[in-house]
Amino acid sequence: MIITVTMNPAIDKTVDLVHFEHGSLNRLTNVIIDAGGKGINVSKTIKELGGETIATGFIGGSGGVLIEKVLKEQGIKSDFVQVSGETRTNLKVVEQNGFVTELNEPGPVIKQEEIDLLTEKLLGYAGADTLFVIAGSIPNGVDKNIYKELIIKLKEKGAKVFLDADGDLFVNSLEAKPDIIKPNRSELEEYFSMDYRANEEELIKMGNKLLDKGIGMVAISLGQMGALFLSKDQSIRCPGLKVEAHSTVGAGDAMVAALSYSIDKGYDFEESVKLGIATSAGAVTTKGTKPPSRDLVDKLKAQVTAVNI
Ligand SMILES: Nc1ncnc2c1ncn2[C@@H]1O[C@H](COP(=O)(O)OP(=O)(O)O)[C@@H](O)[C@H]1O
Ligand SMILES: O=P(O)(O)OC[C@H]1O[C@](O)(COP(=O)(O)O)[C@@H](O)[C@@H]1O
Repeated sequence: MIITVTMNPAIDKTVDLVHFEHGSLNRLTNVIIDAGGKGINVSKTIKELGGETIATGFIGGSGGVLIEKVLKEQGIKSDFVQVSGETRTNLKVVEQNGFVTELNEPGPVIKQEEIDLLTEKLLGYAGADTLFVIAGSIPNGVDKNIYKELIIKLKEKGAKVFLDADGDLFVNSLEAKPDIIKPNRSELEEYFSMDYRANEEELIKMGNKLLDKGIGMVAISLGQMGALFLSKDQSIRCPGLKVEAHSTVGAGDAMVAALSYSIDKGYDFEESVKLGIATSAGAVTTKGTKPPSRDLVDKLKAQVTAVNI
């Protein structure tokens, strides 16, 4: 069973305009609203791939009501802790030239009793056949060690954990040895304090250092360049697929979803990474954070090249 954990969900508001004029009046040409936040996007994509998840985390206010409604309509199970604050709205500004500017709100203040309720809920699901996807930022008032503490507790119960986080959350959580992580290029460069663009050899070296820390698989996503997938037994480079991009927002979540789905299904390493590349490339072709259709993913998967490195 896959349980996604989104501590800071969001209504994703994707707006299109011709060109963003800083400090001026900007007229929008289109607006799309999605139920979002990293774990929620993972749940939406797994559903589209044909899998099952339970989406969990904190939700509150009218944004929370909308997210629960959308998930229900899409046939996605959810089990959120209702909080007294308001779920945030994140603005994604998409320009005609393909540039995307993201304005993500911090999220509501979460009380200690709400954190305790979520922890209890998650531990209730944890077992040898459970994969937890813990993804995204944390709202105000939540300690930056929360993911680390949670991962330790979930792993004690035999569960596997896929972590997708950045900054201090990422750094702290590594101490708990999550089973899989998906840093993108800049997250990895930041972690290793590199002040220039790392080449492939350096990225692989950095990834291998993370494997040495006890992490089972490191997927390094490189935007349109594709991704590197490293494990102790096998490492693969997949160039990115050429697709018509509408919004890159949610591409990382789509990769996390495909890898989680593959692990749950017991696919081998090569099959898993090919699905990861195809699903994330497919996500780029959709507007807002809509997942790609399974049909499109299957077509794209046939185009993926996987090179052992
Ligand atoms: N423009 C693009 N064309 C094709 N595939 C893309 C493009 N942007 C992203 N992807 C796919 O999505 C994956 C995740 O994107 P990336 O931007 O690295 O993640 P994140 O959103 O987490 O920063 C990439 O590894 C790649 O497979
Ligand atoms: O929790 P964070 O880091 O603010 O990120 C939340 C945002 O990330 C997204 O999940 C998209 O993430 P990716 O582009 O990395 O896949 C949006 O839906 C959401 O608004």
